[in-house]
Amino acid sequence: MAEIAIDVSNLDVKIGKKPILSDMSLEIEKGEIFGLIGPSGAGKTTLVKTIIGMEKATSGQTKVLGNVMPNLPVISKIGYMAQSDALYTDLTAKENLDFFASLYSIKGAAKKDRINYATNLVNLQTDLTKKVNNFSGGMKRRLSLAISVLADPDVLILDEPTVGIDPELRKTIWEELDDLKANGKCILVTTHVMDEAEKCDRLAMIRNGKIIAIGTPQELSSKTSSGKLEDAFLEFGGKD
Ligand SMILES: Nc1ncnc2c1ncn2[C@@H]1O[C@H](COP(=O)(O)OP(=O)(O)OP(=O)(O)O)[C@@H](O)[C@H]1O
Repeated sequence: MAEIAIDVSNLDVKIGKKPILSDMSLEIEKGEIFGLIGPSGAGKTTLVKTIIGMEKATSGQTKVLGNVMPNLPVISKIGYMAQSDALYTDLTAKENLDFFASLYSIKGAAKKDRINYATNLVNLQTDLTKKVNNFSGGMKRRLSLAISVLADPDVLILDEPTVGIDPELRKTIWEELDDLKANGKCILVTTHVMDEAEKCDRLAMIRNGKIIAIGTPQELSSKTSSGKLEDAFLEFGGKD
């Protein structure tokens, strides 16, 4: 069996007194693309933040690469693309990439290589010298994605990575995620979009802070009466 990269066990998260996640458990392997799919407010971002240690578990725990989170040394092995772009808008795209490369202690020839790789991945070569405050929403998403892969992380966590990105580039990005997976990376993606969910090796469907189903897209769709993944939510979890 492949090694487990992300391990969530019996996780409960409350923010204030409000229960946000309840009794969530899942294991994600190295060399796997795992999708979290669910309606807005279901708890996908909170789960992702708890996995990396930005949100505190009320009970239960999350482990990344065998370490209970939060764990500072492990953070450097995680590439995280948040839902809202954390970019320096007064700087150019290149200056942002340089800054984050320095933060990850990537230097010299390696820095040049990684910046080239990341820029090509998201097709931003011709926009590198533009200031980020002149970027469209989709361009900012692409730059955030480039930053998340800069340090060649073992675990890549992408919160709605392709929102605002055109279908052609979206396809390229998914091909690259497949390559990264083939190289043993663990990739966790949140999405609202069913056609992206179908590209994941396995999915967890989340509703009201609970996992209502886990399986391959084929397993989940074959359990619906229509054979369509998009009907799985209603059939497995009922209405809110
Ligand atoms: N800091 C916070 N304080 C209070 N409630 C919060 C906080 N963060 C999240 N929540 C609540 O937790 C629930 C889950 O939110 P979360 O952002 O995890 O959902 P999501 O599935 O990622 O949604 P979306 O797809 O819209 O990003 C929501 O009801 C939200 O209002």
